Amino acid sequence: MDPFFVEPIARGGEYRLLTQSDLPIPDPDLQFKIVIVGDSGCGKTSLLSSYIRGSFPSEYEPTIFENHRAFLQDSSQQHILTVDLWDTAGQEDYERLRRLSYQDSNLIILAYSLAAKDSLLNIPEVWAPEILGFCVKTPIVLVGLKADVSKKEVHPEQAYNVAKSIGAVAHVECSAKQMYNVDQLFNACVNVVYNQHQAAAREAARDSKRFSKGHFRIASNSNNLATVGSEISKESRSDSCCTVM
Ligand SMILES: Nc1nc2c(ncn2[C@@H]2O[C@H](COP(=O)(O)OP(=O)(O)OP(=O)(O)O)[C@@H](O)[C@H]2O)c(=O)[nH]1
Repeated sequence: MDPFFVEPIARGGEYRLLTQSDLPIPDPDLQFKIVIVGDSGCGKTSLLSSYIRGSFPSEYEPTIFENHRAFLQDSSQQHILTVDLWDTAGQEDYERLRRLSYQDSNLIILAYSLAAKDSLLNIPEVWAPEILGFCVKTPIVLVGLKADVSKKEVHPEQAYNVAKSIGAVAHVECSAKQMYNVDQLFNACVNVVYNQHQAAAREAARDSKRFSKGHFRIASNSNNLATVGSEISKESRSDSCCTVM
């Protein structure tokens, strides 16, 4: 069983992390929010640190809440994406604070540790229900962290079954410590949000063409036209984002 699988929505280009010094102007409509959640100590902060800073933190400090903004250039060098990466606390004490992080997220990275079987069991037991309570349509990427450990407690097949059961669009095993599959994981995540954005833009263009030709989907009288238009823009937003009330 290959521990790395990606659905077609997670395939596409590769992205290069830009530093402030080589930063051209980002595309204003390509702004995304990715939130990482999972058991305390499974390695979420270390993963973000290896990706953004290229360094593995030497000490464990429980996260309360942290944000990182990354600017990414696609391989065709046509676009600069702004990606906000939200690190959350896995500890139960911070449950209420963590729940606020889900607002407007475009993708959730759901993490477990390959060195702790319980952290995988908690995916369908704890984390998927919590996420589904706030973000019904937000895509999920499952990631197995600490792939470098010699004594793994999770078999790839178990992780694959969990990924399928929660409808994850990809499953990737990574090691933040050895920088193994870290870029590949984020490429898959960014492909998901970028592909969804492009599909929503194409849909909006098709809708506006239909409107301009006088083909109305819900109503044809001018009184209802404003309602129809605003419903469409709401729909395309909710396709990939979640709202916390
Ligand atoms: N061997 C190994 N250890 C890791 C790896 N990533 C993280 N760790 C260790 O796991 C411990 C927890 O890492 P964190 O990244 O702080 O975990 P977290 O999920 O952010 O934890 P919370 O902030 O409590 O939610 C630390 O001691 C890290 O050094 C990895 O890729 N390999």
